[in-house]
Parts: sequence; structure tokens; C-alpha cells
Amino acid sequence: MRKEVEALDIADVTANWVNKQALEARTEQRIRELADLAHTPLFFGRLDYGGGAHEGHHFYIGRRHVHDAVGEPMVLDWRAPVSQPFYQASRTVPLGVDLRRRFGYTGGELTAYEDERLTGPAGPDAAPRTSRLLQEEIERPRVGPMRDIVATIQPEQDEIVRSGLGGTVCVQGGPGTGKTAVGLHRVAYLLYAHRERLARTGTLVIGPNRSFLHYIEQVLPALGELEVAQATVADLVAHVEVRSVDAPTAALVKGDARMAEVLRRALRSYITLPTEPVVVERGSRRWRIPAYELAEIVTELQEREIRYGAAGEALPQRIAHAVLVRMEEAGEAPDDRVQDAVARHHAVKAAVKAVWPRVDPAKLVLRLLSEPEFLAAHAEGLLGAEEQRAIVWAKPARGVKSAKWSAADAVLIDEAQDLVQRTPSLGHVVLDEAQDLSPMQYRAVGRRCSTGSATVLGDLAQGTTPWATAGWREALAHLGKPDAVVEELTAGFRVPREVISYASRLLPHMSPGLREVSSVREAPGSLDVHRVPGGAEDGAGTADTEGSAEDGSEGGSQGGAEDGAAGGALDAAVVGACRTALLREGSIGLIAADVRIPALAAALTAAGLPFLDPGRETTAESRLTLVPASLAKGLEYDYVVLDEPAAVVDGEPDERTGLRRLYVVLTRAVSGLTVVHRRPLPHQLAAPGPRESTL
Ligand SMILES: Nc1ncnc2c1ncn2[C@@H]1O[C@H](COP(=O)(O)OP(=O)(O)OP(=O)(O)O)[C@@H](O)[C@H]1O
Repeated sequence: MRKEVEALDIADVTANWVNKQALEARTEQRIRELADLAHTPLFFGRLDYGGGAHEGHHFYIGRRHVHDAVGEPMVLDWRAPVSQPFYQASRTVPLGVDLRRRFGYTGGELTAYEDERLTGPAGPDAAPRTSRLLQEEIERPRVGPMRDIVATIQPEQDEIVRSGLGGTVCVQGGPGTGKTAVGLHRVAYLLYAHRERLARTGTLVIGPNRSFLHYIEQVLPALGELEVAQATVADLVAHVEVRSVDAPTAALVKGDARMAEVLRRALRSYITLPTEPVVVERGSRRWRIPAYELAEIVTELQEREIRYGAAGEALPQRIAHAVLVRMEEAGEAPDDRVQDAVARHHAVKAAVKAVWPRVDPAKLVLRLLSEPEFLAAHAEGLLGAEEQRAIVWAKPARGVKSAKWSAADAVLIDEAQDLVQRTPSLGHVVLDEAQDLSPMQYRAVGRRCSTGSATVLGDLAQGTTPWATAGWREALAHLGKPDAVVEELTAGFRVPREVISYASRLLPHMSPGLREVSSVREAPGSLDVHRVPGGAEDGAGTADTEGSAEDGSEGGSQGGAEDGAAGGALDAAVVGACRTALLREGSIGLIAADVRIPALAAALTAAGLPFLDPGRETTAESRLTLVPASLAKGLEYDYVVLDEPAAVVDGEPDERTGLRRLYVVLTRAVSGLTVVHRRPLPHQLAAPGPRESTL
């Protein structure tokens, strides 16, 4: 297929230069799509149909469609309707399939297959309870960026992936339930099913930060989809340079949906009803539109739900129209050109400027945040005095360029911008880690899919912003998709049982009512909690449970009565735990409170252990990443070494957020978690005693 496209001679099929360019671009794209991915096998499954429309046929299923030299299909795209039974068929509902075969690969080489008979008497190869290949795929050590899961999408995931383009789907799911994977595969599916439409309208994946986007960026290209844009919410609203951080109280108010109404009112306040007539002189005649008639035109425009900017642009034409009516009444026969000329007449322009001035969105927000009276006038009945005080700048800004804008301000500007001029909508938007968005941020995302649909992914328990989503219904209303379906995923593919149940002890303390994830991993994984002597409780002896975790002996120093020395002991113990983890296969994430990062970076360097930043890709050679707790969301590592949980909790403005951050970092591990602490563990973790050991 690749050769076929490469050999294509488009010289004699193109009529003109434009066509030629377009066709060439298309051909190059096709060549890129067909590029060989050495470790990505062409097919991973086969279906033998025993009934229905495909009776007697068998199909190979792969990442993309492959045909032979005469155009006969050899491998069917996993997204094609005939492929769906690969994910959905069961012995109870075989969907016409007799046999499902899964192929296993080792580094691109076919090494195994597994048959599952879905009809006929239950024999030895009748649907094994869990597929070995599936299990191996799930348990495979992680190195490098996120991979696709096409070979092993689960039925409940498949339903979400294949839900129609028309509807918005919201997925609530605990850590590692495959939300990100499902969202990415849904875009791939939608692009397959609605290619033309989405090529026109565009698709976008929104993630929390660069490191995360970097981690997921190769999934869609591996599935042959190269045209999906990626962005953070900050990227979408980058109208100004963000140079300051709001206090939580200010950010909370600025992110509240009431701000949308404040902005709307403030913008409307620029419209003033005319008190003077407009007089247009043309030749020897003067045409006069009285103030009351102008006011009617303005009021009529105000009442129509069109954007401020569009209405402002329509106004001169409306006034000109009124003039033309008068001309006709006087027996003239003006045409369109006359109307345009009148609309551009200086008297009309002046009137428009006075009653419906142009408004710069950033300047509008700047004024609201700089002038307490202006804010008060438009926030009345919406924001309390205290709330207004919280958001007004202590020092009014001079201008848009020099103002110390915050991330929340940029979102306000985006809202104002949309009031002035409609934001274009994309065809589909995937919003990951949605629980962290403020109502105003949901609105910003919602504008970008107002005529399209969205996939909203999140976990209420992992909300770590002061404005984190409390319930999906409300969030979806802010997004402008109140009728979205909310689905729940509860099977965990990442975190081993022991680790997830340890982390889940926090749930009742920070997100009561949410279900604990049930791990589908068979490998028990490992959980070690190491206490370094010298913490506040030493001598009190409460947290010092006896224990025999796998190995409690690496590199701790003894005693450590003094703070500095004890801090050193903690660092040393953490470095030791990293060394131990590095003895195993796969990636290692050392996660720590943001303030601890410099000390740990120094300790790792001193110990001669090279490490990466979370944005960088782990490889077989460099497998250790030093991850600030604030960037850990959405990422995963085979082994996680967690430094000082109490510091992670303390890193957040309140305890609930702190515990949620801790929950996030505790749930990044695929195979094992080692917690190293000197200070007492947060008591919410200390429930039914984990095995603890002292270094
Ligand atoms: N059906 C599946 N087969 C194999 N692996 C899967 C499957 N579903 C999910 N996974 C794997 O489980 C891991 C977690 O998935 P993912 O990151 O999508 O979860 P998440 O719900 O977004 O997690 P978090 O809440 O932590 O962001 C990934 O490595 C993913 O590839």
C-alpha cells in the first residue's frame, strides 16, 4: 500500500496548481499514515463468523485497514463495524462469531495466539475466564510514552469509545480505569466514522499540562491519526501573558460562573441610548433620524441575542436603512451603494461610536479588576462586597501589556472575547482531568465545542484545585452540555490491588461516596512503607509499627537527632529506595512535594543517579523520573517511590486538597509503591496497619 501511494503519479490527473498542491499534501499525509511502526504489529485479532451476514468469513483485525495487491482487504480496521464483536462478543451474546483469536507479540514478532470459542458446547478452549494475552498486556512493564490499547479494549470501555458523535459523554472513573485511553480511542473512532465532517471542523484533546500532553501524544499517531490538536486550557485562552498567581480566594471568585454575568453586564454598559439625532447630508439634502428612532434601533439590537461586536457592526447599516426609507418617502430611488455610502458617512460613524463603541475584551477585564466602582456597578446582586474586594487589584494596572494577569484573568478575557465575537466551535473536544476546571474554564472549553460534542474525563476524587468539580451534572451545565450521559468506569488497569486499597483509605476523608477502584491486575504488586528514624514522633513510638516489608535495609543512616542530619537521612533513604527500584524492569517515578524537588535532585545527583523531568520520555537507559507532586496527575510509572507524604499534603492550601494530591500520587504505580517518610504519616492513611519497616 505504501509503495502504491509513493508510486502515484499525480502529474496527469491534476487540472491546476491548486489541485496539484492539495493532492500532493494529501499523498504525503497518506504516506505518513502508512509509515511502518516496527513494534506495532499489523493485526492483533481474528474473528471467525459462523452466522449472520458474514457467515463463513473470517477477518483479521488491526490498527488500520490493509489490503492486498488487488485491493482485497486483509486486515480490517478495529473501528469498522465488523470488528466490534472482537470487543463485545461473549458466549452469552456471540454476535454471530464462532471463534475469537487474540495474537500475542514480543517486540513486533508474533509469538502466541489464544482462541476463544463463543458457540457450541463448552470445551477446553471455550471462553477462558480471563485471557492470558490480555492479562499479559495489562501487566506489561511500562517504559516510554503511553501506548494504545486497541488490542485489549474492554466491553464497557468499547461502549464509550463507540458512542456517537452527536452526544457528549462524561466518564467518571478512579485512577487507572482507562479514562485517558478511552478518550483518545474515542477520537480515533470518531475520526474513522465521521472523517470528512471532523476534517472540516477539527478535533482537540485538552490535558492538564505539557508533561501530560507529551506523555499521551503518540497514542493517536500510532493509530494513524495525525491531525488531532492538543492543548491545555491555558493555551486556549492565551490572550495575554500570565505573570502572576491569584490567592485561592481571588481565583475562586474569578472562576465562578457568576463572573460571566458580571462581564455581560459590564460590556452592555458601554451601550448608551442616543440623545441626539443623526443628520446625514447628501448633496443639497439633509436627512435626519431623530434620537427616539435611533434608540429603537439600538434597543432592538440589544434584545437580539447576537454578539456585541456583530451588533455593533450591524448598527451603521440599520441607521443607513432608516435614512434610505426617508429618501424613498421623498421620492428618491436609492440603491445598495447609497446605503453603504450612508453607513460610512461620518455622522453615522460618530453616532455609532458614541452609542455602541468598540470594546477590547482585555481592557474590559482590566477595568473591572482596577476600578472598584465599575466592578461594584456590574457585580451588584451577584458578588458580595468581600468577593469584590478579593478580586480587585491592590494596584490598578496601567495597561493590558503591563498588567499582572493571572491564569483566571485570561479565562475572563476569553469570556469577554466571546461576548464580543463568537468563538469558533470544533467538531469534537476531549477534555481530560476535567475535575480540576473552574466553571469559567468549563465555559471556555464549552465555547470550543458549542456546535460539536465532547468527551469529558475525570475523577472527582482527584480534584486538587480550590474550585474542583463537586458533581458532574453541574460541570456539564457549565460546559453547555447538560444532557450529556455520565458513565462510570470502576475496573482499574494500572494500580495493583494492595496499593489501590492503601490509597483508597483516603477516599472517605476527601471524597466520601466515591467507589473504590477494583484492580484487574493479577500480579499482587508490592507496597512498602519505610520510616526513617528521627521524625517528630520518634520516641513516642506510635507510628513505628514493626514490620517485615520486602527489604527495609537500604541505605538509611542511624539516629539523626538533628534536623539537618535527619533530613539527610530521609534523602539518603529515598535515594536508596530508588536504587532498589532500579534493580527491576520498567520506569521509576520518584514523586515528592514540590518543595522537596531541589533537595532530592541534589541528592540524586550526588549519588550519581541520573534522572529525567516528567516531560521527558523514559527509555530503557534512563528510567528514573523526578516528579513534583503537582505534575504527577495522569502519569504512571512501574515503580513509584513516594517521598514524605506529609509534605505532599502540606503542599496544598487545605487538608482536603492535600489528601487528594496524596491520593493522586499514591495511584501512579503499575507494579510497586515504596513510601519513605520521616514525619508521621497523615493519620487518614494509618488505618488498618500497612506493613511498616524502619530503616
Ligand atoms: N483495556 C485495557 N487494556 C490494557 N491496558 C489498559 C486498558 N485500559 C487501560 N489500560 C492501561 O491502564 C493504564 C491507566 O489508563 P489511563 O491512564 O487511561 O487511566 P486514567 O483513568 O486516565 O487514570 P488517571 O485517573 O490516573 O488519570 C494505562 O497504562 C492504560 O494503557
